[in-house]
Amino acid sequence: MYTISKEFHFSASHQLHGLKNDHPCGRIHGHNYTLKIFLRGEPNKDGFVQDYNDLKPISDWVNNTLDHRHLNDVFDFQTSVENMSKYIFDLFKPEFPLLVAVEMSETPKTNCRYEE
Ligand SMILES: Nc1nc2c(c(=O)[nH]1)N=C([C@H](O)[C@H](O)COP(=O)(O)OP(=O)(O)OP(=O)(O)O)CN2
Ligand SMILES: [Zn+2]
Repeated sequence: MYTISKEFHFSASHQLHGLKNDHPCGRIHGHNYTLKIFLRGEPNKDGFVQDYNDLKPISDWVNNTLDHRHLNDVFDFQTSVENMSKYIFDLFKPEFPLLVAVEMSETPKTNCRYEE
């Protein structure tokens, strides 16, 4: 069994609500986000678990919906990487049944992985 992955990058601003008053993330700020998609399966006759090129709809969605946006305007929930990675998993699982996990990073030092 194989697990393949592809990364997508976007820049966006956001503001977290409900944090203690002096929490820096309560202010509007931005990140260069990394989104990583994981697919698991056996290779087909072409030797691919899934052609990376098939993931263009995810790339298009990231570029059109998330890149250079204020994420609080995009999502109607707290824009933590936990909440967004699950949302993205649930959004693309029907189109990509081999999808097994979604990871999101706000900075090179932090990472969140959502899997079923
Ligand atoms: N579990 C989570 N914790 C935090 C999230 C999150 O989505 N999930 N998000 C934030 C903020 O978005 C914040 O911008 C990122 O926090 P942090 O890594 O602490 O930011 P810094 O780069 O400033 O950290 P340094 O340690 O100063 O480099 C907060 N927490
Ligand atoms: Zn943040």
